[in-house]
Amino acid sequence: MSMLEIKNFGKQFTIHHLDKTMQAVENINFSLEAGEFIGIVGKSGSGKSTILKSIYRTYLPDSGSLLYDSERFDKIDLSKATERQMLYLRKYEIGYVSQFLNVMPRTTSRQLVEKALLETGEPEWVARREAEKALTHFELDPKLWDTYPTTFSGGEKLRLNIAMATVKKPRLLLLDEPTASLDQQSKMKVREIIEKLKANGTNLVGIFHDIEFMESLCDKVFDMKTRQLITEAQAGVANEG
Ligand SMILES: Nc1ncnc2c1ncn2[C@@H]1O[C@H](COP(=O)(O)OP(=O)(O)OP(=O)(O)O)[C@@H](O)[C@H]1O
Repeated sequence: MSMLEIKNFGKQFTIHHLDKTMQAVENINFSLEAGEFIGIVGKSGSGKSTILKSIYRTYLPDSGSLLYDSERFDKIDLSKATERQMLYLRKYEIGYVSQFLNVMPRTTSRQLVEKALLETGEPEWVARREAEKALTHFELDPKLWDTYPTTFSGGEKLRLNIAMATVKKPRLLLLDEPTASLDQQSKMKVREIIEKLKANGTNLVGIFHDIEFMESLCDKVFDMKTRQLITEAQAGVANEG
C-alpha cells in the first residue's frame, strides 16, 4: 500500500473572537508511494502548511482520513490516532522540519541532537556518536556544536533542525518551507541534503515557495489549485505550455 494516503481531507478553524469558522482546506486527495518525494504547491493561504501540520497532528484534522502505513501500528489514520500513538510516531517514524527552530533554551546543538536519540531509548554513547555523525553529515561547523543555537544564522539553524529531525531516521519527513529565509547558496546546500535523504530511502512531503528549487527534486507535485497530483515530467510540460 501507499506510505501515506490522504482521502477527502479537510480542516476548519474556529475564529473565536469573531465566533466564526473558516474552511482552511477541503477535499484533498493524494497518495505518497514508498520512496517518493511529493512537493505541494499553491498560493499563500491555500492550506499547504495546514496539510503538513495535520499529518504531524499539530492540527487535529476534522474531515477525511490520513492513512499512514506505520511500521509499529500498520495502517493508521492519523486523524484518529490517540495522543499516545502520535507521540510514538513523532518520536520514531515521522519528522517535521520548518524554517523555525523551537528548542529548549541553554541547550547546545550537540545536546539537542543527542536528546532526540536519548528520547528513543538509545544509550548515551550511541547518542553521542550518532549526533556527531549527523552534525558532520549536515555540515554544521564543529565550532558550533557546543554553543547555543539562538545566535545561529538561518542556514545553520536549518541544518541543525534537519539533523535533529533526521538523526532518528524517520520513515516520513515533512518539510514545511524550510528554505523560506535562505540565500541561494544555502538553498543549494539544503537541496543536496534532501537528495541525500531521498537516496537513503526517506519518504518526503514538502512545501517550497521556490518552484525552481523543487524542479527535478520532487517525484510528483500536488497543486492546491487543481487539487491534482502530477508527475515532475507533467509539471515541466505544464510550465512550458
Ligand atoms: N491555527 C490557525 N488558526 C486559524 N486559522 C488558521 C490557522 N492556521 C492556518 N489558518 C488559516 O488557514 C488558511 C491556510 O493557511 P496555511 O498556513 O495552511 O496556508 P499556506 O498555503 O501554507 O500559506 P503560506 O504559503 O502563506 O504559508 C489561511 O487562511 C490561514 O489564515
